[in-house]
Amino acid sequence: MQTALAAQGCRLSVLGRAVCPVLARHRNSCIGESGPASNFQRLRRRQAAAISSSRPAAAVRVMASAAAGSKGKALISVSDKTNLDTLAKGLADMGYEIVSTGGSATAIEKAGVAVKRVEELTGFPEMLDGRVKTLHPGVHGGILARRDLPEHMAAIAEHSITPIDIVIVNLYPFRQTVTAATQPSYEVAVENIDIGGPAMIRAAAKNHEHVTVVVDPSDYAPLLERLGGAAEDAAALAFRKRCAWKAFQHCATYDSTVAEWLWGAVGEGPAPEMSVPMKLAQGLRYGENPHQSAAYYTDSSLAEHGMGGVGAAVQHYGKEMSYNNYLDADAAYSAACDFAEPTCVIVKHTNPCGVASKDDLLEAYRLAVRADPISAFGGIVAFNRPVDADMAREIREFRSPTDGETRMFYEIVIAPSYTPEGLEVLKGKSKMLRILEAPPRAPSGRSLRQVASGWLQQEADSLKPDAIEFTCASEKQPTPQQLEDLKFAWLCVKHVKSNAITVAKDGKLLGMGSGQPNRVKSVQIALEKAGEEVKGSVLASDAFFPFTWNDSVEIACKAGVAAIVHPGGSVRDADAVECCNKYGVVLLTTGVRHFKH
Ligand SMILES: NC(=O)c1ncn([C@@H]2O[C@H](COP(=O)(O)O)[C@@H](O)[C@H]2O)c1NC=O
Repeated sequence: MQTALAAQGCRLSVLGRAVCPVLARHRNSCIGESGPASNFQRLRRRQAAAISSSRPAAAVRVMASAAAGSKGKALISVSDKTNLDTLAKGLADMGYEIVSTGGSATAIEKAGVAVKRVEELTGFPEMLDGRVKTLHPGVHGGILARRDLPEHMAAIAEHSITPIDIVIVNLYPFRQTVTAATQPSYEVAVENIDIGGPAMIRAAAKNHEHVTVVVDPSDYAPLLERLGGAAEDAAALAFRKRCAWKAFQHCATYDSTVAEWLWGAVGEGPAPEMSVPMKLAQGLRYGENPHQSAAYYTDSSLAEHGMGGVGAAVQHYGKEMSYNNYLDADAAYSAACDFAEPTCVIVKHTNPCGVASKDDLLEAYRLAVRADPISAFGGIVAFNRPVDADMAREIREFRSPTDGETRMFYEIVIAPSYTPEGLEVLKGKSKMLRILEAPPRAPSGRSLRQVASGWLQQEADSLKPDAIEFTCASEKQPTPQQLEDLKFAWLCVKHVKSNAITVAKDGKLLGMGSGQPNRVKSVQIALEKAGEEVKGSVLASDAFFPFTWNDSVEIACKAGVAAIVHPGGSVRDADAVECCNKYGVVLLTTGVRHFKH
């Protein structure tokens, strides 16, 4: 190595490192002959002098003079330059010396604040296209040295390294890069993996006893306030500890994003290990019941992958969302977004009790409420089209079809948008009504559910009737209208808890049976809800019928159902066909099951 370098005209420096004239020229051209370049050269001379001296005291003097007159040193290296000017001014006004990397230093200079380039600490230019800027003992020694250990302080002093008291870093925007509409190449994504930033964040977080680390521009104001407050006390240490916690979490989220992207690029099947980046959106008053504490977290990977839905909703009005509100609103909006036609879905306890699809959204709403007004009272109303003033007035004034007098009460209305007038009218309904605006929920995506000691992961059930083959198993063929109704009932049943049965007609849910541990009970409940309207209706079952005679299929046929759809696949499928033929009922199979547990 030495010989090869010598052949290129290199010599060994006093620090024992090879100094190449080519590199030296490069440094000068990068940094310039004056200003930072001469500082850089002076520093190297001081470092050399300190190291060649056998007396540590000399080095201590060098270190002290580097920090003379300053309250301490702050290192700033940020990709997101939001409020950087305010931060830098604030720190400088308090007497902190600021050291910074390329783009951050330029921005700070532009704000009229004195700043040193990090090269002055490292004695090296930024290199390898920015892959190496701060990865150097001049930086990491300054961050990691324990101020309470004289041997640590002597060790850094010996190498002319000065302590760094504040580290302000935020990382290359990896997630934004890989989720951008214009997909970056693999190489561009890799270059956006930050290495030096996390190294500094982790170092500063580890040494929180002495160093403050800030990774989020929203923490600049609290930082300046803290620094302007009392000198070292318990509150100051608590602040640094909290910053350290946030810093480690920031790195963990960052790394999980990189790992997930990399698995997506090279892995097959379920990732052998994964972490979910969750961000606290709000603490909730309580969970499913008042004695259970609860909180709501957003999953940044889902939100930024454009999953939309409740997690990405804006609340325009009403009381704070509760735990159950989130669950029910998600069920209602996920169902509504599954329909192509203008649709209203009303949900109670995560099950749709009213669904209607019509060209006119107003009519869809009226029909959805009428499907089961008793259950709709206190429910969640979801639309897959914008809510205008007429719709808002209808929601506000609608009387319960049960007694014709009581105004309907709802917990939540959720829609993709509202006209300004629609929103104002709806706000007049009740202070209790939560009004949510949410981007449509994407039909696919990852779903995670917790079980004791583990998590279940699956792909969301994104199959819609258009992608399913409906095969007629009976002698009687469906009319075009019946086929439409069967597809509608099929889409409804997908959103009902198993064992799920839906009865529908003319784009309107007439009855549903949900969550029963046996299918025949769900059939009976759905038929009972449909009442007289069952004659000529259609029935959908989320899974095959295990029994027919005196059971699900025959009961439905006898009640007057005109057409039935189920996945098929039972050993007794032939019974269902025979029964439908006997009663002159249409029977379709799909080969697709829609269990929902
Ligand atoms: N390579 C390094 O030594 C290094 N040190 C700091 N960074 C990152 O560089 C960014 C700031 O760069 P600039 O100040 O040039 O805009 C920050 O996001 C910081 O996390 C680095 N970049 C990547 O690893």
